[in-house]
Amino acid sequence: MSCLGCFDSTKLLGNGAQLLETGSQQASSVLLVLQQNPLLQDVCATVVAAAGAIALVKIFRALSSRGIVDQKLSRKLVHILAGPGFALCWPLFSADPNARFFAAIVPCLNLLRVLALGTGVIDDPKTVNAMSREGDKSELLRGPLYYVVVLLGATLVYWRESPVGVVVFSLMCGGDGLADIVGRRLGGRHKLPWNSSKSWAGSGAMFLGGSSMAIAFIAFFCSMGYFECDIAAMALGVAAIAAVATLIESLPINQKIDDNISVPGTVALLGFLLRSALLAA
Ligand SMILES: Nc1ccn([C@@H]2O[C@H](COP(=O)(O)OP(=O)(O)OP(=O)(O)O)[C@@H](O)[C@H]2O)c(=O)n1
Ligand SMILES: C/C(=C\CO)CCC[C@H](C)CCC[C@H](C)CCCC(C)C
Repeated sequence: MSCLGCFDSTKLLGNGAQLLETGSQQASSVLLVLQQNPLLQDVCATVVAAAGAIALVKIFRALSSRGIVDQKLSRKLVHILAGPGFALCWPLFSADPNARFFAAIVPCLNLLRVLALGTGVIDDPKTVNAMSREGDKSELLRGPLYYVVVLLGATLVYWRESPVGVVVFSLMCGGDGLADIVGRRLGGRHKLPWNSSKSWAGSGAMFLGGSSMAIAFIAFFCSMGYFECDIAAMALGVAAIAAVATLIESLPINQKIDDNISVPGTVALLGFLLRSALLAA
Protein backbone atom coordinates (compact mmCIF):
# COMPACT_ATOMS: atom_id res chain seq x y z
CA MET A 1 0.00 0.00 0.00
CA SER A 2 1.47 3.37 -0.97
CA CYS A 3 1.60 5.64 2.05
CA LEU A 4 0.25 8.99 0.93
CA GLY A 5 0.88 10.53 4.29
CA CYS A 6 4.46 9.44 4.45
CA PHE A 7 7.36 11.60 3.38
CA ASP A 8 10.84 10.76 2.26
CA SER A 9 12.88 11.98 5.24
CA THR A 10 16.06 11.60 3.23
CA LYS A 11 14.65 13.90 0.54
CA LEU A 12 13.50 16.38 3.18
CA LEU A 13 16.95 16.43 4.79
CA GLY A 14 18.53 16.82 1.36
CA ASN A 15 16.29 19.78 0.57
CA GLY A 16 17.09 21.29 3.94
CA ALA A 17 20.81 20.95 3.41
CA GLN A 18 20.44 22.50 -0.03
CA LEU A 19 18.46 25.43 1.41
CA LEU A 20 21.13 25.96 4.09
CA GLU A 21 23.89 25.93 1.49
CA THR A 22 22.02 28.42 -0.70
CA GLY A 23 21.36 30.65 2.29
CA SER A 24 24.96 30.66 3.40
CA GLN A 25 26.13 31.41 -0.15
CA GLN A 26 23.73 34.36 -0.33
CA ALA A 27 24.83 35.58 3.11
CA SER A 28 28.48 35.36 2.04
CA SER A 29 27.81 37.39 -1.09
CA VAL A 30 25.90 40.03 0.91
CA LEU A 31 28.81 40.28 3.38
CA LEU A 32 31.25 40.57 0.47
CA VAL A 33 29.23 43.44 -1.04
CA LEU A 34 29.11 45.16 2.35
CA GLN A 35 32.85 44.75 2.91
CA GLN A 36 33.51 46.31 -0.49
CA ASN A 37 31.17 49.21 0.27
CA PRO A 38 31.92 50.78 3.71
CA LEU A 39 29.19 53.39 3.30
CA LEU A 40 26.54 50.74 2.69
CA GLN A 41 27.97 48.67 5.56
CA ASP A 42 27.76 51.59 7.98
CA VAL A 43 24.22 52.45 6.90
CA CYS A 44 23.13 48.82 7.42
CA ALA A 45 24.90 48.64 10.80
CA THR A 46 23.17 51.85 11.88
CA VAL A 47 19.79 50.44 10.90
CA VAL A 48 20.48 47.20 12.81
CA ALA A 49 21.55 49.02 15.99
CA ALA A 50 18.64 51.48 15.78
CA ALA A 51 16.22 48.60 15.31
CA GLY A 52 17.80 46.86 18.29
CA ALA A 53 17.24 49.93 20.44
CA ILE A 54 13.60 50.10 19.41
CA ALA A 55 13.16 46.39 20.05
CA LEU A 56 14.81 46.53 23.48
CA VAL A 57 12.56 49.34 24.70
CA LYS A 58 9.46 47.73 23.15
CA ILE A 59 10.19 44.43 24.88
CA PHE A 60 10.46 46.04 28.31
CA ARG A 61 7.50 48.32 27.55
CA ALA A 62 5.45 45.17 26.98
CA LEU A 63 6.86 43.31 30.00
CA SER A 64 6.37 46.20 32.42
CA SER A 65 2.92 47.19 31.12
CA ARG A 66 1.73 43.59 31.55
CA GLY A 67 3.16 43.47 35.05
CA ILE A 68 5.52 40.64 34.07
CA VAL A 69 8.53 42.74 35.10
CA ASP A 70 8.42 45.24 37.95
CA GLN A 71 8.79 48.84 36.73
CA LYS A 72 11.96 49.53 38.72
CA LEU A 73 13.48 46.26 37.51
CA SER A 74 12.46 47.01 33.92
CA ARG A 75 14.24 50.37 34.08
CA LYS A 76 17.38 48.78 35.45
CA LEU A 77 17.38 45.95 32.92
CA VAL A 78 17.10 48.47 30.07
CA HIS A 79 19.90 50.40 31.78
CA ILE A 80 22.08 47.27 32.00
CA LEU A 81 21.37 45.93 28.49
CA ALA A 82 21.22 48.97 26.21
CA GLY A 83 24.87 49.99 26.52
CA PRO A 84 26.52 46.59 25.99
CA GLY A 85 23.90 45.78 23.36
CA PHE A 86 24.95 48.90 21.48
CA ALA A 87 28.66 48.09 21.87
CA LEU A 88 28.05 44.60 20.48
CA CYS A 89 26.89 46.34 17.30
CA TRP A 90 30.14 48.28 16.96
CA PRO A 91 31.94 45.45 15.07
CA LEU A 92 29.18 45.64 12.42
CA PHE A 93 30.49 49.04 11.35
CA SER A 94 33.25 49.44 8.78
CA ALA A 95 36.87 50.37 9.43
CA ASP A 96 36.22 53.74 7.80
CA PRO A 97 37.30 56.66 10.07
CA ASN A 98 33.76 58.08 9.77
CA ALA A 99 32.07 54.86 10.95
CA ARG A 100 31.77 56.22 14.49
CA PHE A 101 29.61 59.06 13.21
CA PHE A 102 27.18 56.59 11.72
CA ALA A 103 27.17 54.65 15.02
CA ALA A 104 26.58 57.93 16.88
CA ILE A 105 23.30 58.34 14.98
CA VAL A 106 21.79 55.63 17.21
CA PRO A 107 22.31 57.37 20.59
CA CYS A 108 21.38 60.65 18.88
CA LEU A 109 18.03 59.22 17.79
CA ASN A 110 17.46 57.87 21.29
CA LEU A 111 18.42 61.24 22.75
CA LEU A 112 15.66 62.78 20.66
CA ARG A 113 13.27 60.02 21.75
CA VAL A 114 14.05 60.55 25.44
CA LEU A 115 13.65 64.32 25.05
CA ALA A 116 10.34 63.90 23.21
CA LEU A 117 9.02 61.46 25.83
CA GLY A 118 10.34 63.51 28.77
CA THR A 119 8.79 66.76 27.53
CA GLY A 120 5.51 65.17 26.47
CA VAL A 121 5.97 65.83 22.77
CA ILE A 122 5.45 62.08 22.45
CA ASP A 123 2.76 60.83 24.82
CA ASP A 124 3.59 57.19 25.60
CA PRO A 125 3.11 56.43 29.32
CA LYS A 126 3.93 52.73 28.88
CA THR A 127 7.36 53.51 27.45
CA VAL A 128 7.89 56.12 30.16
CA ASN A 129 7.06 53.46 32.75
CA ALA A 130 9.60 51.08 31.23
CA MET A 131 12.35 53.65 31.69
CA SER A 132 11.42 55.46 34.91
CA ARG A 133 11.18 54.67 38.60
CA GLU A 134 7.70 56.07 39.20
CA GLY A 135 6.27 56.73 35.71
CA ASP A 136 6.97 60.46 35.86
CA LYS A 137 7.94 61.47 32.31
CA SER A 138 10.16 64.34 33.55
CA GLU A 139 12.40 61.67 35.10
CA LEU A 140 13.52 60.74 31.60
CA LEU A 141 15.19 64.15 31.36
CA ARG A 142 17.68 63.07 34.03
CA GLY A 143 19.05 59.49 34.30
CA PRO A 144 18.02 58.20 30.86
CA LEU A 145 19.06 61.45 29.17
CA TYR A 146 22.48 61.42 30.82
CA TYR A 147 22.80 57.74 29.98
CA VAL A 148 22.27 58.29 26.26
CA VAL A 149 24.61 61.30 26.26
CA VAL A 150 27.30 59.13 27.85
CA LEU A 151 26.87 56.48 25.15
CA LEU A 152 27.04 59.21 22.50
CA GLY A 153 30.23 60.55 24.07
CA ALA A 154 31.81 57.11 24.39
CA THR A 155 31.05 56.48 20.71
CA LEU A 156 32.45 59.77 19.42
CA VAL A 157 35.42 60.17 21.78
CA TYR A 158 36.63 56.60 22.25
CA TRP A 159 34.89 54.41 19.64
CA ARG A 160 36.82 51.18 18.98
CA GLU A 161 40.17 52.88 19.50
CA SER A 162 40.44 53.13 23.27
CA PRO A 163 39.44 50.73 26.07
CA VAL A 164 38.45 53.75 28.19
CA GLY A 165 35.15 53.99 26.33
CA VAL A 166 34.46 50.36 27.08
CA VAL A 167 35.18 50.91 30.78
CA VAL A 168 32.93 53.99 30.77
CA PHE A 169 29.82 52.18 29.58
CA SER A 170 30.64 48.93 31.40
CA LEU A 171 30.73 50.59 34.79
CA MET A 172 27.65 52.69 34.03
CA CYS A 173 25.64 49.77 32.64
CA GLY A 174 27.06 46.57 34.14
CA GLY A 175 28.21 48.22 37.36
CA ASP A 176 25.72 50.85 38.47
CA GLY A 177 22.84 48.87 36.97
CA LEU A 178 23.70 45.70 38.87
CA ALA A 179 24.37 47.62 42.10
CA ASP A 180 20.71 48.63 42.18
CA ILE A 181 19.31 45.16 41.42
CA VAL A 182 21.62 43.30 43.84
CA GLY A 183 21.63 46.02 46.48
CA ARG A 184 17.82 46.20 46.70
CA ARG A 185 17.59 42.43 47.10
CA LEU A 186 20.68 41.49 49.09
CA GLY A 187 21.65 44.80 50.67
CA GLY A 188 19.68 43.99 53.82
CA ARG A 189 21.10 45.39 57.03
CA HIS A 190 24.68 45.55 55.82
CA LYS A 191 24.55 49.17 54.79
CA LEU A 192 27.60 51.28 54.06
CA PRO A 193 28.83 53.25 57.10
CA TRP A 194 29.02 56.44 55.04
CA ASN A 195 25.74 55.94 53.19
CA SER A 196 22.86 54.11 54.86
CA SER A 197 20.88 53.99 51.59
CA LYS A 198 23.50 51.85 49.92
CA SER A 199 25.00 48.49 50.85
CA TRP A 200 28.14 46.39 50.67
CA ALA A 201 26.26 43.93 48.46
CA GLY A 202 25.28 46.65 46.01
CA SER A 203 28.77 48.12 45.88
CA GLY A 204 30.30 44.67 45.54
CA ALA A 205 27.95 43.98 42.62
CA MET A 206 28.92 47.26 41.03
CA PHE A 207 32.63 46.47 41.24
CA LEU A 208 32.36 42.87 40.05
CA GLY A 209 29.68 43.48 37.40
CA GLY A 210 31.29 46.57 35.97
CA SER A 211 34.86 45.28 35.90
CA SER A 212 33.78 41.89 34.49
CA MET A 213 31.83 43.54 31.65
CA ALA A 214 34.75 45.88 30.94
CA ILE A 215 37.34 43.08 30.84
CA ALA A 216 35.09 40.94 28.66
CA PHE A 217 34.51 43.73 26.16
CA ILE A 218 38.16 44.78 26.10
CA ALA A 219 39.26 41.18 25.53
CA PHE A 220 36.66 40.93 22.73
CA PHE A 221 37.79 44.19 21.11
CA CYS A 222 41.44 43.13 21.47
CA SER A 223 40.59 39.88 19.67
CA MET A 224 39.00 41.97 16.91
CA GLY A 225 42.28 43.85 16.59
CA TYR A 226 40.83 47.21 17.60
CA PHE A 227 43.61 47.82 20.10
CA GLU A 228 46.56 45.96 21.51
CA CYS A 229 46.41 45.14 25.20
CA ASP A 230 48.25 43.21 27.85
CA ILE A 231 45.35 41.45 29.55
CA ALA A 232 47.06 41.37 32.96
CA ALA A 233 48.00 45.06 32.97
CA MET A 234 44.61 45.95 31.51
CA ALA A 235 42.77 43.96 34.18
CA LEU A 236 44.73 45.77 36.88
CA GLY A 237 43.91 49.13 35.33
CA VAL A 238 40.22 48.22 35.03
CA ALA A 239 40.12 46.99 38.64
CA ALA A 240 41.69 50.20 39.91
CA ILE A 241 39.23 52.34 37.96
CA ALA A 242 36.28 50.16 38.98
CA ALA A 243 37.24 50.43 42.65
CA VAL A 244 37.33 54.23 42.56
CA ALA A 245 34.11 54.43 40.52
CA THR A 246 32.42 52.09 43.00
CA LEU A 247 33.49 54.32 45.86
CA ILE A 248 32.15 57.41 44.06
CA GLU A 249 28.84 55.64 43.34
CA SER A 250 28.51 54.70 47.01
CA LEU A 251 28.74 58.30 48.21
CA PRO A 252 25.48 60.05 49.23
CA ILE A 253 25.72 62.47 46.32
CA ASN A 254 23.28 61.03 43.76
CA GLN A 255 20.64 63.57 44.75
CA LYS A 256 23.05 66.27 43.58
CA ILE A 257 24.99 64.44 40.85
CA ASP A 258 23.28 61.58 39.02
CA ASP A 259 25.19 58.27 39.03
CA ASN A 260 25.00 58.35 35.22
CA ILE A 261 27.24 61.41 35.38
CA SER A 262 29.49 60.73 38.39
CA VAL A 263 30.39 57.13 37.43
CA PRO A 264 31.23 57.70 33.73
CA GLY A 265 32.93 60.98 34.60
CA THR A 266 35.16 59.29 37.16
CA VAL A 267 36.04 56.55 34.68
CA ALA A 268 36.85 59.01 31.89
CA LEU A 269 39.16 61.00 34.19
CA LEU A 270 40.92 57.92 35.58
CA GLY A 271 41.02 56.34 32.14
CA PHE A 272 42.92 59.34 30.90
CA LEU A 273 45.35 59.11 33.84
CA LEU A 274 45.75 55.32 33.54
CA ARG A 275 45.67 55.13 29.74
CA SER A 276 49.17 53.63 29.62
CA ALA A 277 48.12 50.71 31.87
CA LEU A 278 44.99 50.10 29.81
CA LEU A 279 46.83 50.25 26.51
CA ALA A 280 49.99 48.43 27.62
CA ALA A 281 51.12 46.48 24.59
N1 LIG B 1 25.91 50.63 45.96
C1 LIG B 1 24.57 50.43 46.00
C2 LIG B 1 23.72 51.00 45.02
C3 LIG B 1 22.35 50.80 45.11
N2 LIG B 1 21.85 50.03 46.13
C4 LIG B 1 20.41 49.77 46.24
O1 LIG B 1 19.73 50.17 45.05
C5 LIG B 1 18.81 51.24 45.33
C6 LIG B 1 18.83 52.23 44.22
O2 LIG B 1 20.15 52.68 44.09
P1 LIG B 1 20.43 54.06 43.35
O3 LIG B 1 21.76 54.05 42.70
O4 LIG B 1 20.13 55.16 44.29
O5 LIG B 1 19.31 53.92 42.28
P2 LIG B 1 18.76 55.02 41.37
O6 LIG B 1 19.39 56.34 41.73
O7 LIG B 1 17.32 54.90 41.32
O8 LIG B 1 19.36 54.46 40.05
P3 LIG B 1 20.13 55.27 38.95
O9 LIG B 1 21.58 55.10 39.38
O10 LIG B 1 19.79 54.58 37.69
O11 LIG B 1 19.65 56.70 39.04
C7 LIG B 1 19.31 51.84 46.64
O12 LIG B 1 18.25 52.49 47.33
C8 LIG B 1 19.80 50.60 47.36
O13 LIG B 1 18.69 49.89 47.90
C9 LIG B 1 22.70 49.47 47.09
O14 LIG B 1 22.23 48.79 48.00
N3 LIG B 1 24.04 49.69 47.01
C1 LIG C 1 16.49 53.77 31.70
C2 LIG C 1 17.88 54.02 31.30
C3 LIG C 1 18.76 54.68 32.08
C4 LIG C 1 18.46 55.19 33.45
O1 LIG C 1 19.58 55.09 34.29
C5 LIG C 1 18.32 53.54 29.94
C6 LIG C 1 17.71 54.38 28.81
C7 LIG C 1 17.94 53.64 27.48
C8 LIG C 1 17.71 54.51 26.26
C9 LIG C 1 16.38 55.15 26.21
C10 LIG C 1 17.91 53.67 25.00
C11 LIG C 1 19.40 53.67 24.61
C12 LIG C 1 19.61 52.86 23.35
C13 LIG C 1 21.07 52.81 22.94
C14 LIG C 1 21.61 54.17 22.60
C15 LIG C 1 21.25 51.87 21.76
C16 LIG C 1 20.93 50.42 22.11
C17 LIG C 1 21.06 49.52 20.90
C18 LIG C 1 21.17 48.06 21.21
C19 LIG C 1 21.24 47.24 19.96
C20 LIG C 1 20.18 47.57 22.21
